[in-house]
Amino acid sequence: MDLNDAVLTCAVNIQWTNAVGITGRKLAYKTATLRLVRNDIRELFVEVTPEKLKPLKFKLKDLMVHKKFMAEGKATFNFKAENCAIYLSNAPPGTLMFFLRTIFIKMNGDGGQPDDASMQKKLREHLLSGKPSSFEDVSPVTTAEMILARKKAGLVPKGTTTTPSPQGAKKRRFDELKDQDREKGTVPAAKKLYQSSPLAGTDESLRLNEEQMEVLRACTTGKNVFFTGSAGTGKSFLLRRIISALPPDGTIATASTGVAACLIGGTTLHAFAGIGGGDATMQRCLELASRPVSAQTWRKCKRLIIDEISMVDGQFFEKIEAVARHIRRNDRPFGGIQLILCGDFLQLPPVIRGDFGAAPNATPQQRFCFQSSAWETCIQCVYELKQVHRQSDPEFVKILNHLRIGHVNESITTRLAATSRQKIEGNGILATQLCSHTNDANSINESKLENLQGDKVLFRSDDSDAGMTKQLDQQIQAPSQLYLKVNAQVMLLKNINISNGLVNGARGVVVRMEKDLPVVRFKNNQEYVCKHEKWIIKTATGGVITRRQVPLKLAWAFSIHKSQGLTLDCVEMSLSKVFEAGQAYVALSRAKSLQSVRILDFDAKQVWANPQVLQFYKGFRRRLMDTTMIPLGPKNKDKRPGDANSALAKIKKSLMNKPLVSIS
Ligand SMILES: Nc1ncnc2c1ncn2[C@@H]1O[C@H](COP(=O)(O)OP(=O)(O)OP(=O)(O)O)[C@@H](O)[C@H]1O
Ligand SMILES: [Mg+2]
Repeated sequence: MDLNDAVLTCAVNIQWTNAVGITGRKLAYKTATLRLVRNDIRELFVEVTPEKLKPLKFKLKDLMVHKKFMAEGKATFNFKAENCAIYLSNAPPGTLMFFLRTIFIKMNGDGGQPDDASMQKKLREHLLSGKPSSFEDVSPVTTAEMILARKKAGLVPKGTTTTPSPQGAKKRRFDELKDQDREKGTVPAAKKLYQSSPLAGTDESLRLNEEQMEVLRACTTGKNVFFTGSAGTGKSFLLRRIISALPPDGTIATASTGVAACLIGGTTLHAFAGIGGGDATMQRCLELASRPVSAQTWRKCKRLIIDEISMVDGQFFEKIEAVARHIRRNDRPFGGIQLILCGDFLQLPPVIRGDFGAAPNATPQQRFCFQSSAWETCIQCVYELKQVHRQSDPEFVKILNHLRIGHVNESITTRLAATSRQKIEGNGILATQLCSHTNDANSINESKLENLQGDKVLFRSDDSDAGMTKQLDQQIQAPSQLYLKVNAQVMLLKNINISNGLVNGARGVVVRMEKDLPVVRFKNNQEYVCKHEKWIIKTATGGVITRRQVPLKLAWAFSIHKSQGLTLDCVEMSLSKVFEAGQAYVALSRAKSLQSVRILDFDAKQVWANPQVLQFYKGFRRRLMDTTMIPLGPKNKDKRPGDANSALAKIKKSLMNKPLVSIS
């Protein structure tokens, strides 16, 4: 983990039983901190410190750990010798996983528990010294400890060199390995601790960089945070880490679109808010949100996370802020809920709806969240991530940074126009066409599938709640009914094996069916039999619904709106019909490199940034300089770059020259 792996804060219940299993003493703490410590003779202990109380210590011996519900922030430690059990709940899932992993490594890796003989010797020396017993935190996990622990769990091929302590190795044992999985003879628990994350799509082998860490720290200290950054700077990746570092009770992860919500394992903001589309009058919205289920959700919420904030309508944001204060009977901004918002306002804006129920003759206006008065009262800290991770080619990153602010010069035009001739297909995999309109994308996929020879095979999803299929279809990319044929162009929807390139977004082609499952060959020539995978989404009320389906989606074409947030392997686009500021930038920034993209008809006119957003980002930087908030209003009308607007040109220039910096 990126914070201290040997410390965990959560709810703790401790229970002792007598020899015949009758429950005796019980202790319950809403919040306690667990640390992993060693005594003078290097024995390992878990120290439990309840708030404002003295610590209790439990020796890590004859320990059994149940961690089946680790992803929900729960685990149990059974100390057999002491007839004692510690029940952990409401633990940040990521932190819990790393805490358990640290215990496992420390007990199995180099420098673990001493064996009997050496312990007796150390104990004797300690007693003779006459010093009082002292405890210290365990040292951070070392690579050697990790390799040894992995080896003992059978995860490292024999022959890998380490420098294990021979005595320690004899006795060290982690009974956690005996948990249910092992008893069933399936995957050993230790393997799970290493191989899978409780967090969908997260690759915990990747470490947060310093700028991401800073945001994580602010979020875990309860601040109201907005962080932004260009496409591919790891905003959603960081958000998943933030979610895993927060207690699950009261943490609601949402996004403005279903696809984006799925990427962070959350729900849509609209589903959570309980005020429909938010088009009704304020009074009606308050009534809608006061219905029992909705009101309870609002009352339970302590931390609200919103990804792709650029697509949240400003009026909607203002309404939910008022709803939160009203339902929670709390006058603080958002009724005292901690806000963690992330997105890039230079990507897609809120979708304009023609129907504004409250005011029949009103012209629909595109209002960003940052233009609402609620924004200014709520946001305490703003950050900008600057390191781009999706693309590694500096030339492409530079071009994208220019496009982001609607700046296109001759050399950019020449370079992008040149991609129209390049061959990006390979291995039978065709480029995915990014369309500006969803209907175009759907009809391309349908007709291409029809035109293929052979029979269609239907893969039906297995949903935990059949009544929720429609909602699952909106939120999860894997459809309830997936028709495939051999030679169908597909995209992988899960991270299967990151080192083999079988990652979310990888493009492939169905080469055959094997035992009723599609076999896909990917661009890197890897073949994979697509087994059913599971998606979990949270409902607005905190419940869980799941879908099992093969992790594929037809990929001849996608709409640009549906592609926001994704990383794509091999894309072709015609931008002649783009209709939104930032739309061309979103399309292009899905690609990992200039070599994997083809723009059929590039024209500088297709690229523009919303002047109001540019103004906002300028104020964002000025705020850093003045350390005061600059009020921003919807003063500028949307203008395309073709307009000779010198004020706008100046803003763009200043944004290009001085990248925004994080402030708190
Ligand atoms: N610290 C990191 N180290 C390595 N890779 C990273 C890191 N942070 C993010 N990435 C990778 O960068 C890619 C882009 O990340 P992500 O989708 O989170 O970006 P984003 O800022 O949300 O982009 P968008 O604005 O398009 O939604 C992902 O493949 C992710 O795994
Ligand atoms: Mg994202």
